Amino acid sequence: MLEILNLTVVRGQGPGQHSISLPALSLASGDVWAVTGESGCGKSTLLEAIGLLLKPETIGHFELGRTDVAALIQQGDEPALARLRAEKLGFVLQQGGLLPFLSIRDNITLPRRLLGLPAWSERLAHCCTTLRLESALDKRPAALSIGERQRAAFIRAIAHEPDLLLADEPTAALDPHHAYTLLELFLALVREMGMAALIVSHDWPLVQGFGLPRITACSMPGATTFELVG
Ligand SMILES: Nc1ncnc2c1ncn2[C@@H]1O[C@H](COP(=O)(O)OP(=O)(O)OP(=O)(O)O)[C@@H](O)[C@H]1O
Repeated sequence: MLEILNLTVVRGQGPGQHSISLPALSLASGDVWAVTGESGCGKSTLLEAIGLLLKPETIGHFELGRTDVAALIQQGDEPALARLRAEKLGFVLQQGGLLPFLSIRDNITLPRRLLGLPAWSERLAHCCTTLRLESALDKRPAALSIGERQRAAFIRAIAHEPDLLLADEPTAALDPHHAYTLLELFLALVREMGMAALIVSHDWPLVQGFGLPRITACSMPGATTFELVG
């Protein structure tokens, strides 16, 4: 589903420049990897580059589904990249990123409506039941607990049934018990829906508790290489 070779991203300029590289990554349906490393090493940057939000400096091979993403990047085909991002990728942001003026129902159906899909689906109803969110659907984000908001942000990210879920610290604001419960539910749904996922986490005991394989940072001043630790 996802094949990447020799991805390099450069952040900043001059002496503050930081280069981030990923020599190889191959994900199949149902694969979930944790991305770990010290603060500032480039985890979010890596996710942004894989999420087609940031143009890589170099790319050897980048295939998502059957699409040659590297060719689209080299051609600068922004409309095709935007379509791919909307259809094939789902994002869970650190702060949730729910729109405050929409109800939770409208927030989570937004990606489907933007793609011209029916707003509601049986799968979406099942996700809301699994993540115990039915009673929150008609509320605005401000009326929810942080945990409820994070669950809603997760459902919004998978509402359009993307191939690849990219989650940046999805449990950061939760206590260990709620973080564990939420990640357990995330993993069950990701695998049930046949997606692949990359989850950035600082929480090593949590990652270890689920036995997730890791993409981990090997850092030197100004340069990080991400390595796969099965
Ligand atoms: N928009 C930007 N412009 C220039 N440099 C940036 C930008 N965003 C991040 N950086 C730099 O890129 C490097 C990697 O940052 P990034 O946010 O990817 O790290 P991280 O591992 O996700 O950090 P954290 O765990 O603290 O969130 C850092 O040196 C950071 O200062």
